Amino acid sequence: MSQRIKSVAQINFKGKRALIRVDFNVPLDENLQVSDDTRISAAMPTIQKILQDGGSVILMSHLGRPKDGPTDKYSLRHVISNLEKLVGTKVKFATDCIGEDAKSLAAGLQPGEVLLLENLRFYKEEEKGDEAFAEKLSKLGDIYVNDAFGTAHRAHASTAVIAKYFDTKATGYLMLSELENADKVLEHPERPYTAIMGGAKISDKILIIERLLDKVDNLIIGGGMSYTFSKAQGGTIGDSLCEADKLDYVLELMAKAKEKGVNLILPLDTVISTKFANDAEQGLAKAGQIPDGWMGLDIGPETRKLFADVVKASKTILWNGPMGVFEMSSFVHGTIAVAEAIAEATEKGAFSLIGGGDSAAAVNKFGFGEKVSYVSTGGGALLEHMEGKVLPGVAALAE
Ligand SMILES: Nc1ncnc2c1ncn2[C@@H]1O[C@H](COP(=O)(O)OP(=O)(O)O)[C@@H](O)[C@H]1O
Ligand SMILES: O=C(OP(=O)(O)O)[C@H](O)COP(=O)(O)O
Repeated sequence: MSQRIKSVAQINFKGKRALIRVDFNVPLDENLQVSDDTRISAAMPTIQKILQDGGSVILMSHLGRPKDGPTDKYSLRHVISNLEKLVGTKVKFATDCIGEDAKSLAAGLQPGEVLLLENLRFYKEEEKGDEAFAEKLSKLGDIYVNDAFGTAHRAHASTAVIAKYFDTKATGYLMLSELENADKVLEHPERPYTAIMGGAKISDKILIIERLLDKVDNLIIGGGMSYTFSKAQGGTIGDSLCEADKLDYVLELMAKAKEKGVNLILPLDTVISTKFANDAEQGLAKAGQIPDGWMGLDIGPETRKLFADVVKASKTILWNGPMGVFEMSSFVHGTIAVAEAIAEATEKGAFSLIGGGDSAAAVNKFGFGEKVSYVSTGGGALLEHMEGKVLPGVAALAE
């Protein structure tokens, strides 16, 4: 990372109010309770450092994608109790992020206190990157910290615009650790380097796949996106996911992989079902031989072994996208097999980085969170960083 970007570690926050952009965009259940607080706990090192220095903390975030201004469903008050438990202190809450409530609570904040602002996206100015809105927000704190890695790919008011109104600005510990872990894979990966791509759509991941072809030794393709490869090679895929407009593209990709000496590894077999459901009739088919009326929803046992063997022999592993519809118990086995192989490789000394909302959820759900080297809190942000794009939320911190 650029030398010109400060980290919170280099700043003494004594007597200062730190305005921290965090990514508390966490999933809520039907009772509006936080169902996974990973992103909140990931912000704790930064918050604790500032409080321990004798500073105070003002937290700002978005939650979801509200379109019509303030809506209870998207209120950040739903995260207060989780936040209080994690910080170990009472948290003040401003019912607006730039209104009188926010201003007076921020002005009266004492060292050791924490204030949470209401959802930034209740103002359309946030996503528009509005300067006046950013300037109003900036008045709440003395020092700006960005620890919202998951939102660093958005050029919004609180991520990209606000920084210029501060003399002192810095990355938080989470942002730093995300960038450092991504760089281990990006900069000097130990070989063999294997990337495993899965999930639903190729079109979401074209840029990263292209870039990976210049970097990896092995590129494993599983999940819903693999059926487009089968079809492009003349196979039959029944009702499996397919991006018809990407058939030529995947053939080009296969040719490119060959040209660059990348081992492109595709499924050999697939678990099939008559419906997109857990309890429909199920079977197994060879890749590219899925009968009409059936769809592929997970990789099959031969593929699990093939993928696991490649992963276990790797020294650097990047994984994005589940191998099947892991949300349904009948189709979890491919994703679990890959997670297991990654855990085993990691235990033997490989470096493994897992990114993507669903991939991270799968790794945690199946109990592998502690057995891999790093699970990113970013989905789109990690992918964009790996694609080589400059993240606006990071670039804005340059002095
Ligand atoms: N064979 C398949 N058919 C349909 N959907 C699939 C298949 N394999 C994986 N998926 C779906 O892909 C989704 C995850 O894809 P994606 O959003 O790209 O992952 P991530 O969030 O990790 O980047 C999951 O909801 C999963 O059910
Ligand atoms: O959850 C997020 O991104 P992700 O779904 O890519 O992990 C971030 O909070 C960004 O949210 P956004 O995609 O609504 O801008």
